[in-house]
Amino acid sequence: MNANIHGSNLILKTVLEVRDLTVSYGKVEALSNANIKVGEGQIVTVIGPNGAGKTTMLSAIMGLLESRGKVDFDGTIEGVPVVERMVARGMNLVPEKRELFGEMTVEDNLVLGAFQRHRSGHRDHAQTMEEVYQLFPRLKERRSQLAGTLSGGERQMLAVGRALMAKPKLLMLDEPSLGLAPLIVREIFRIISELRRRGVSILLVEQNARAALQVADYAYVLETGEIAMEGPARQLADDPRVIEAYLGLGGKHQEMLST
Ligand SMILES: Nc1ncnc2c1ncn2[C@@H]1O[C@H](COP(=O)(O)OP(=O)(O)OP(=O)(O)O)[C@@H](O)[C@H]1O
Repeated sequence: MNANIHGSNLILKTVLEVRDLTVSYGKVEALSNANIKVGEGQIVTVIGPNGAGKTTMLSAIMGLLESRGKVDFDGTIEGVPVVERMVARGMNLVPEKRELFGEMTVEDNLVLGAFQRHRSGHRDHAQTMEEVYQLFPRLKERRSQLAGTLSGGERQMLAVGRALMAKPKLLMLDEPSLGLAPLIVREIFRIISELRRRGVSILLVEQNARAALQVADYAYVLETGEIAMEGPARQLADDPRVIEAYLGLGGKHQEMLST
Protein backbone atom coordinates (compact mmCIF):
# COMPACT_ATOMS: atom_id res chain seq x y z
CA MET A 1 0.00 0.00 0.00
CA ASN A 2 2.54 2.59 -1.06
CA ALA A 3 1.07 5.71 -2.51
CA ASN A 4 1.55 9.37 -2.98
CA ILE A 5 -0.98 10.28 -0.35
CA HIS A 6 -2.32 13.58 0.84
CA GLY A 7 -0.61 15.51 -1.90
CA SER A 8 2.73 14.88 -0.22
CA ASN A 9 5.77 14.92 -2.48
CA LEU A 10 7.07 11.95 -0.55
CA ILE A 11 5.90 8.47 -1.30
CA LEU A 12 4.43 7.44 2.04
CA LYS A 13 3.27 4.05 3.11
CA THR A 14 -0.40 4.13 3.99
CA VAL A 15 -0.81 2.94 7.58
CA LEU A 16 -4.56 3.37 7.77
CA GLU A 17 -7.14 3.53 5.02
CA VAL A 18 -10.78 3.83 5.98
CA ARG A 19 -13.32 3.37 3.24
CA ASP A 20 -17.02 4.17 3.34
CA LEU A 21 -17.18 3.76 7.10
CA THR A 22 -20.77 4.07 8.28
CA VAL A 23 -22.17 3.80 11.80
CA SER A 24 -25.81 3.94 12.85
CA TYR A 25 -27.25 4.25 16.33
CA GLY A 26 -30.68 2.73 15.78
CA LYS A 27 -32.19 4.65 12.90
CA VAL A 28 -29.79 7.56 13.21
CA GLU A 29 -26.69 7.49 11.00
CA ALA A 30 -23.91 9.10 13.06
CA LEU A 31 -21.18 8.49 10.46
CA SER A 32 -21.85 8.29 6.73
CA ASN A 33 -19.42 6.81 4.21
CA ALA A 34 -16.33 8.35 5.75
CA ASN A 35 -13.06 7.96 3.82
CA ILE A 36 -9.79 8.83 5.48
CA LYS A 37 -6.11 7.93 5.15
CA VAL A 38 -3.11 8.18 7.43
CA GLY A 39 0.40 7.88 6.00
CA GLU A 40 3.31 6.43 7.95
CA GLY A 41 4.76 8.99 10.36
CA GLN A 42 2.01 11.50 9.69
CA ILE A 43 -0.24 13.39 12.05
CA VAL A 44 -3.71 13.49 10.57
CA THR A 45 -6.42 15.39 12.38
CA VAL A 46 -10.20 15.23 12.29
CA ILE A 47 -11.81 18.44 13.49
CA GLY A 48 -15.47 19.32 13.80
CA PRO A 49 -18.14 20.54 16.19
CA ASN A 50 -19.77 18.68 19.10
CA GLY A 51 -21.75 15.67 17.99
CA ALA A 52 -20.23 15.57 14.48
CA GLY A 53 -19.30 11.89 14.87
CA LYS A 54 -15.60 12.15 15.70
CA THR A 55 -15.61 9.76 18.67
CA THR A 56 -17.90 7.44 16.74
CA MET A 57 -15.36 7.35 13.91
CA LEU A 58 -12.43 6.44 16.18
CA SER A 59 -14.45 3.79 18.03
CA ALA A 60 -15.53 2.20 14.75
CA ILE A 61 -11.96 2.17 13.36
CA MET A 62 -10.82 0.48 16.57
CA GLY A 63 -13.57 -2.14 16.30
CA LEU A 64 -15.38 -1.00 19.43
CA LEU A 65 -18.59 -0.25 17.54
CA GLU A 66 -20.52 -2.09 14.90
CA SER A 67 -19.92 -0.48 11.52
CA ARG A 68 -20.14 -0.92 7.78
CA GLY A 69 -17.29 -0.23 5.39
CA LYS A 70 -13.62 -1.18 5.33
CA VAL A 71 -10.66 -0.46 7.57
CA ASP A 72 -7.30 -1.41 6.10
CA PHE A 73 -4.54 -1.24 8.67
CA ASP A 74 -0.83 -1.63 8.08
CA GLY A 75 -1.12 -3.46 4.80
CA THR A 76 -3.84 -5.89 5.81
CA ILE A 77 -7.34 -5.59 4.45
CA GLU A 78 -9.30 -5.88 7.61
CA GLY A 79 -12.88 -5.45 6.48
CA VAL A 80 -14.91 -4.74 9.59
CA PRO A 81 -12.39 -4.30 12.44
CA VAL A 82 -12.28 -6.41 15.62
CA VAL A 83 -10.75 -4.67 18.62
CA GLU A 84 -8.41 -7.41 19.96
CA ARG A 85 -6.94 -7.91 16.51
CA MET A 86 -6.44 -4.19 15.99
CA VAL A 87 -4.57 -3.84 19.30
CA ALA A 88 -2.43 -6.90 18.57
CA ARG A 89 -1.53 -5.45 15.17
CA GLY A 90 -0.47 -2.09 16.58
CA MET A 91 -3.46 0.23 16.78
CA ASN A 92 -4.20 2.00 20.01
CA LEU A 93 -6.83 4.50 21.13
CA VAL A 94 -6.63 7.02 23.95
CA PRO A 95 -10.31 7.65 24.66
CA GLU A 96 -11.73 11.03 25.55
CA LYS A 97 -12.54 9.85 29.09
CA ARG A 98 -8.95 8.56 29.62
CA GLU A 99 -10.32 5.40 31.33
CA LEU A 100 -7.53 4.87 33.81
CA PHE A 101 -7.60 2.53 36.80
CA GLY A 102 -7.91 5.11 39.58
CA GLU A 103 -7.21 2.68 42.43
CA MET A 104 -3.96 1.55 40.86
CA THR A 105 -0.62 3.36 40.79
CA VAL A 106 0.73 5.23 37.79
CA GLU A 107 3.26 2.48 37.21
CA ASP A 108 0.69 -0.34 37.40
CA ASN A 109 -1.48 1.49 34.88
CA LEU A 110 1.53 1.64 32.57
CA VAL A 111 2.27 -2.06 33.04
CA LEU A 112 -1.31 -2.86 32.04
CA GLY A 113 -0.76 -0.98 28.80
CA ALA A 114 1.81 -3.61 27.82
CA PHE A 115 -0.53 -6.53 28.58
CA GLN A 116 -1.31 -7.49 24.98
CA ARG A 117 2.34 -7.16 23.94
CA HIS A 118 3.42 -9.32 26.87
CA ARG A 119 0.83 -11.93 25.92
CA SER A 120 2.25 -12.15 22.42
CA GLY A 121 5.71 -12.93 23.84
CA HIS A 122 7.42 -9.52 24.06
CA ARG A 123 9.42 -8.95 27.24
CA ASP A 124 10.57 -5.38 26.68
CA HIS A 125 8.14 -3.48 28.90
CA ALA A 126 10.82 -2.23 31.34
CA GLN A 127 12.62 -0.48 28.50
CA THR A 128 9.40 0.85 27.02
CA MET A 129 8.48 2.23 30.43
CA GLU A 130 11.79 4.09 30.59
CA GLU A 131 11.00 5.61 27.18
CA VAL A 132 7.59 6.69 28.46
CA TYR A 133 9.16 8.19 31.59
CA GLN A 134 11.65 10.03 29.41
CA LEU A 135 8.76 11.53 27.47
CA PHE A 136 6.79 12.30 30.65
CA PRO A 137 9.22 12.94 33.56
CA ARG A 138 6.20 13.99 35.62
CA LEU A 139 4.89 10.41 35.49
CA LYS A 140 8.21 9.08 36.73
CA GLU A 141 8.08 11.42 39.72
CA ARG A 142 4.59 10.15 40.47
CA ARG A 143 5.08 6.49 39.60
CA SER A 144 3.81 5.28 43.04
CA GLN A 145 0.86 7.68 43.23
CA LEU A 146 -2.69 6.38 42.67
CA ALA A 147 -3.92 7.34 39.20
CA GLY A 148 -7.20 8.59 40.69
CA THR A 149 -5.36 11.36 42.54
CA LEU A 150 -3.57 12.81 39.49
CA SER A 151 -4.39 16.23 38.03
CA GLY A 152 -6.25 16.42 34.71
CA GLY A 153 -3.06 17.03 32.74
CA GLU A 154 -1.21 14.20 34.49
CA ARG A 155 -4.14 11.86 33.81
CA GLN A 156 -3.94 12.69 30.12
CA MET A 157 -0.17 12.09 30.14
CA LEU A 158 -0.76 8.73 31.82
CA ALA A 159 -3.45 7.78 29.30
CA VAL A 160 -1.05 8.55 26.43
CA GLY A 161 1.82 6.83 28.25
CA ARG A 162 -0.24 3.71 28.81
CA ALA A 163 -1.15 3.56 25.11
CA LEU A 164 2.55 3.94 24.22
CA MET A 165 3.38 0.89 26.36
CA ALA A 166 1.77 -1.16 23.57
CA LYS A 167 4.32 0.32 21.12
CA PRO A 168 1.59 1.28 18.66
CA LYS A 169 2.16 1.91 14.97
CA LEU A 170 -0.93 4.06 14.95
CA LEU A 171 -2.02 6.08 17.95
CA MET A 172 -5.52 7.52 17.89
CA LEU A 173 -6.15 10.38 20.32
CA ASP A 174 -9.68 11.52 21.13
CA GLU A 175 -9.64 15.16 22.22
CA PRO A 176 -6.42 15.03 24.23
CA SER A 177 -6.70 18.73 25.09
CA LEU A 178 -10.24 18.55 26.47
CA GLY A 179 -10.63 20.31 29.82
CA LEU A 180 -6.93 21.11 30.21
CA ALA A 181 -5.31 24.45 30.99
CA PRO A 182 -3.55 26.19 28.05
CA LEU A 183 -0.06 25.44 29.35
CA ILE A 184 -0.80 21.73 29.62
CA VAL A 185 -2.46 21.75 26.20
CA ARG A 186 0.77 23.14 24.75
CA GLU A 187 2.73 20.39 26.48
CA ILE A 188 0.40 17.69 25.12
CA PHE A 189 0.75 19.02 21.57
CA ARG A 190 4.53 19.21 21.96
CA ILE A 191 4.49 15.53 22.88
CA ILE A 192 2.28 14.67 19.90
CA SER A 193 4.91 16.26 17.61
CA GLU A 194 7.66 14.39 19.44
CA LEU A 195 5.83 11.09 18.89
CA ARG A 196 5.72 11.74 15.16
CA ARG A 197 9.46 12.40 15.28
CA ARG A 198 9.83 8.96 16.85
CA GLY A 199 7.91 7.40 13.95
CA VAL A 200 4.44 6.93 15.46
CA SER A 201 1.58 7.69 13.06
CA ILE A 202 -1.19 9.68 14.71
CA LEU A 203 -4.88 10.17 14.09
CA LEU A 204 -5.92 13.11 16.23
CA VAL A 205 -9.52 14.08 16.90
CA GLU A 206 -9.80 17.61 18.27
CA GLN A 207 -12.22 20.41 18.91
CA ASN A 208 -9.25 22.70 19.42
CA ALA A 209 -8.99 23.26 15.68
CA ARG A 210 -6.31 25.92 15.93
CA ALA A 211 -3.83 23.72 17.81
CA ALA A 212 -4.71 20.62 15.79
CA LEU A 213 -4.16 22.34 12.43
CA GLN A 214 -0.84 23.71 13.64
CA VAL A 215 0.54 20.30 14.52
CA ALA A 216 -1.02 18.13 11.78
CA ASP A 217 0.14 17.30 8.26
CA TYR A 218 -3.31 16.67 6.87
CA ALA A 219 -6.83 17.41 8.11
CA TYR A 220 -10.44 16.40 7.67
CA VAL A 221 -13.46 18.42 8.75
CA LEU A 222 -16.31 16.23 9.95
CA GLU A 223 -19.75 17.79 10.10
CA THR A 224 -22.96 15.89 10.96
CA GLY A 225 -21.36 12.55 10.21
CA GLU A 226 -19.86 13.48 6.86
CA ILE A 227 -16.42 14.57 5.73
CA ALA A 228 -17.20 18.12 4.65
CA MET A 229 -13.66 19.21 3.73
CA GLU A 230 -10.13 17.85 3.62
CA GLY A 231 -6.66 19.02 2.70
CA PRO A 232 -3.15 19.69 3.95
CA ALA A 233 -3.54 21.16 7.45
CA ARG A 234 -1.84 24.47 6.56
CA GLN A 235 -4.10 24.88 3.56
CA LEU A 236 -7.24 24.24 5.62
CA ALA A 237 -6.05 26.68 8.27
CA ASP A 238 -6.09 29.39 5.58
CA ASP A 239 -9.44 28.38 4.10
CA PRO A 240 -12.05 31.10 4.69
CA ARG A 241 -14.76 28.52 5.51
CA VAL A 242 -12.57 26.90 8.16
CA ILE A 243 -11.56 30.28 9.56
CA GLU A 244 -15.18 31.38 9.76
CA ALA A 245 -16.48 28.19 11.37
CA TYR A 246 -13.57 27.04 13.51
CA LEU A 247 -10.79 29.59 13.86
CA GLY A 248 -11.99 33.14 13.53
CA LEU A 249 -13.23 35.32 16.36
CA GLY A 250 -16.99 35.14 16.28
CA GLY A 251 -16.75 31.79 14.53
CA LYS A 252 -19.72 29.46 14.69
CA HIS A 253 -18.07 27.05 17.10
CA GLN A 254 -16.79 29.20 19.93
CA GLU A 255 -15.91 26.25 22.13
CA MET A 256 -12.94 25.55 19.89
CA LEU A 257 -11.13 28.70 20.90
CA SER A 258 -9.94 27.20 24.15
CA THR A 259 -6.30 28.14 23.74
N1 LIG B 1 -24.36 5.19 22.10
C1 LIG B 1 -25.04 6.09 21.39
N2 LIG B 1 -26.36 5.94 21.14
C2 LIG B 1 -27.06 6.83 20.40
N3 LIG B 1 -26.52 7.93 19.85
C3 LIG B 1 -25.21 8.16 20.07
C4 LIG B 1 -24.41 7.26 20.84
N4 LIG B 1 -23.14 7.74 20.88
C5 LIG B 1 -23.15 8.89 20.17
N5 LIG B 1 -24.40 9.15 19.68
C6 LIG B 1 -24.79 10.30 18.84
O1 LIG B 1 -24.03 10.25 17.64
C7 LIG B 1 -23.63 11.55 17.25
C8 LIG B 1 -22.10 11.62 17.14
O2 LIG B 1 -21.55 11.53 18.47
P1 LIG B 1 -19.98 11.53 18.72
O3 LIG B 1 -19.77 11.37 20.19
O4 LIG B 1 -19.33 10.59 17.83
O5 LIG B 1 -19.61 13.02 18.28
P2 LIG B 1 -18.28 13.85 18.53
O6 LIG B 1 -17.98 14.55 17.26
O7 LIG B 1 -17.23 12.97 19.10
O8 LIG B 1 -18.79 14.89 19.61
P3 LIG B 1 -18.00 15.56 20.85
O9 LIG B 1 -17.03 16.50 20.25
O10 LIG B 1 -19.11 16.25 21.57
O11 LIG B 1 -17.37 14.45 21.65
C9 LIG B 1 -24.21 12.50 18.29
O12 LIG B 1 -25.41 13.00 17.78
C10 LIG B 1 -24.46 11.62 19.49
O13 LIG B 1 -25.52 12.09 20.28
